Amino acid sequence: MPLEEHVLAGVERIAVLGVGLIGGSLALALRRAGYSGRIAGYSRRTAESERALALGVVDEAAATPAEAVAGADLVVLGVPPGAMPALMAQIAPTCAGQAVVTDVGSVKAAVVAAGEAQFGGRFIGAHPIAGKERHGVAAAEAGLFRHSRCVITPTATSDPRALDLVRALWAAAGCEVLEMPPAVHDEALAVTSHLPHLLAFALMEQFAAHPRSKELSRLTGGGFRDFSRIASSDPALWADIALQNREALLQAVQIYQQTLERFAEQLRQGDQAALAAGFARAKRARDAVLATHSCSKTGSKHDG
Ligand SMILES: NC(=O)C1=CN([C@@H]2O[C@H](COP(=O)(O)OP(=O)(O)OC[C@H]3O[C@@H](n4cnc5c(N)ncnc54)[C@H](O)[C@@H]3O)[C@@H](O)[C@H]2O)C=CC1
Ligand SMILES: O=C(O)C(=O)Cc1ccc(O)cc1
Repeated sequence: MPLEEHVLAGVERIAVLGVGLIGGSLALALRRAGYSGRIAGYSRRTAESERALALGVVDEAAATPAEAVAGADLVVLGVPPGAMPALMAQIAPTCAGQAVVTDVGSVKAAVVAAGEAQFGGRFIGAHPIAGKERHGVAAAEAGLFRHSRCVITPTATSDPRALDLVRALWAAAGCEVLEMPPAVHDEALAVTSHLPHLLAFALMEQFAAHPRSKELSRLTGGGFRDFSRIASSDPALWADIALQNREALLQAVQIYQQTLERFAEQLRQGDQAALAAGFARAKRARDAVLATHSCSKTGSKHDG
């Protein structure tokens, strides 16, 4: 559908607060989709805001969050999940009464609760399941969300107009839009995203502590590279994500520990048949994931 006939056509000004990898990529994706309104950006550091302006990611670099949201029809929060509540409180007095507010955070329950407390049904949580291990506006790409999914997490409080707008926003960015309650999202993403990141960090912690880690670096292949890529992600952001989804992540870690212990016991016993059977179940599960959707997109495209 051409963007002028689209529900986004009524949106004259979008404010992106936190113009980093995801906020910046969304701004670029909207431009590429034909959005012709104004995009105002705010980033915590002035140099970052100016960079977003210089790169053409935003039309104006606001000096404060309040300046960015003044007159905005749609406000997108692109900061780490733990930073959202304070930012919401900061913009609430200047955010127009009809403005729709949304976010891109990797964890939803706490953010949605804070958003609804501040903006009522005008707040709709969203999470594009697409990204990469780099951060900052310089890494932003217009095509980052294409052929990806975005989960939006409406609740009984959600305003249908706000929901339509946020659906349209992510469809325009190139995503298939899925809907589920915030807690269901968090439980799922603990397994599909937060646990894998934790494991990659754990692997590299172990590697770094190895007495011959320098020498080992020369002995790594593609498997090591694939497994460890996401340990290059922003440590502060991931500590925040892990803590924001603490309960669900702890549950996933516990189950993983049981699986590891099972494999360890089979190793101790020298039980080749049991090990091969477990590995075969794992391989079938991964083959099935690859067959149902393009989960390898980030890994192959952005590796390196
Ligand atoms: N990195 C990824 O691949 C993905 C990240 N996300 C979510 O997107 C959000 C942003 O992540 P990225 O774009 O990767 O990070 P980024 O570091 O590229 O951008 C974050 C932005 O937030 C600002 N910021 C950081 N801490 C802040 C604070 N305490 N107060 C105010 N502003 C602050 C930064 O200045 C920057 O403008 C996070 O909520 C993350 O969970 C969602 C999908 C994928
Ligand atoms: O780099 C990768 O492969 C990712 O997994 C990116 C990513 C990071 C955080 C999210 O909430 C969603 C996607």
